[in-house]
Amino acid sequence: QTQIDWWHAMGGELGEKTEALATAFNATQSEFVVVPSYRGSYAETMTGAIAAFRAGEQPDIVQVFEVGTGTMMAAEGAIVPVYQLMANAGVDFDPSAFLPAVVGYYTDPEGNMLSMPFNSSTPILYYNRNVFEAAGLDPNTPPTTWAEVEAFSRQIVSSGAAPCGFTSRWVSWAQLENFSAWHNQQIGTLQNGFGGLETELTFNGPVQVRHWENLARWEDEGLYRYAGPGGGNDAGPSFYSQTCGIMMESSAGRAGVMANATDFEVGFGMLPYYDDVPGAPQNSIIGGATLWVLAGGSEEEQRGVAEFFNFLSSPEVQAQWHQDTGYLPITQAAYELSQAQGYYEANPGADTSIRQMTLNPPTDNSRGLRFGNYVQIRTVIDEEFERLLSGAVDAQGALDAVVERGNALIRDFEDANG
Ligand SMILES: O=P(O)(O)OC[C@H](O)CO
Repeated sequence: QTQIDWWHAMGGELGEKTEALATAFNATQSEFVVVPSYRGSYAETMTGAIAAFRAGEQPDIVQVFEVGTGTMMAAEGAIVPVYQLMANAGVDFDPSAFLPAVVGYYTDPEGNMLSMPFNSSTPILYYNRNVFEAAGLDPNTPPTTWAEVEAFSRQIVSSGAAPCGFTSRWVSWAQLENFSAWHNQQIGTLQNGFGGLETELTFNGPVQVRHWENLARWEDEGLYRYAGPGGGNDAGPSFYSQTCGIMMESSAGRAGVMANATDFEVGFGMLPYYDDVPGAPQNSIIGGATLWVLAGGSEEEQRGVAEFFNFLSSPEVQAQWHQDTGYLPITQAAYELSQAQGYYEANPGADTSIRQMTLNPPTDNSRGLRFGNYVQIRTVIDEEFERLLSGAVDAQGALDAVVERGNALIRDFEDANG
């Protein structure tokens, strides 16, 4: 048997579902055995795989979050583009089978798919219907605007229904990147970096500044609970324990919510917006991750990887994965199969992610983002957000610093790869 090593970043419930996919594939044939290995957070998994490549000990497949795409694309000798892998292995591969938002994110300017779409998500809003009821709010009505998030949170806290109004995972992803797209505000020049390496960040405009100013104020007033840097791992537990009545989190938070929010009813809504910003709400952008193939594997291994990818993108496997986790159904066929199976009727709110992501045709501001060194820039976003919360800097100062420090990292990347 040929062994295929797969490094992934899926912990908890998502980890269990991920490992089950490898087991299922292994049971379909006897030529290859996929060995999944959990390597920590997305950032840790990516950094670990790059270090392993330098030492000649890389896995065949590594799961990389969407913001690592710019860096992986530039690592030419280190990766095998998926379209090439599939062609070499003689496996049929049609990029147009994937949802347009997914294709657009992971193809090169010629339309070639570079990594294998696997787990795409978008952030949505979860709320505790019991807490809403206890606070005298309508449990059938999630907040739709930030003014409502503030008012509802105030009512949740002042009524004693819960000690905190809302929390959010991923400040970077949800409260800056998606926030910008959802309000049709630019993240960076050259179509948010899709147009070339010589791009610059611009997400320190008045709309983003206003939002960060509000977040700091709401945190001060006890309406908003900061959930920590990176993924913001405290958000889930704060929501499950009914400490916070509202949570903004990946659509794939669904798996954790279903498993852990067992004492109360959960409602779903779209991300809130400022209703006086023209163009809002626009559309949210995808996150999650794709599977990159690292160079150096034997021909046999690469054939096994191609077979495994083919298995992963089959309508049945994709539809099941989507329904089990909350990740988007990334192919048209998986979406249609889920519809035909009656999944959305049986699970109200489960289509929130899809409706939100496709609410309007994307603009240059809302297609996604692609910058070199963006994993490092995410750390800068967290650092500056924490400086804002500590009162060391105001919102304009924090976002100006993100842009200045981020642009320096983008210039370093351009110098090294341009
Ligand atoms: O939690 P995920 O897998 O939906 O990913 C969230 C962000 O996109 C990570 O960059």
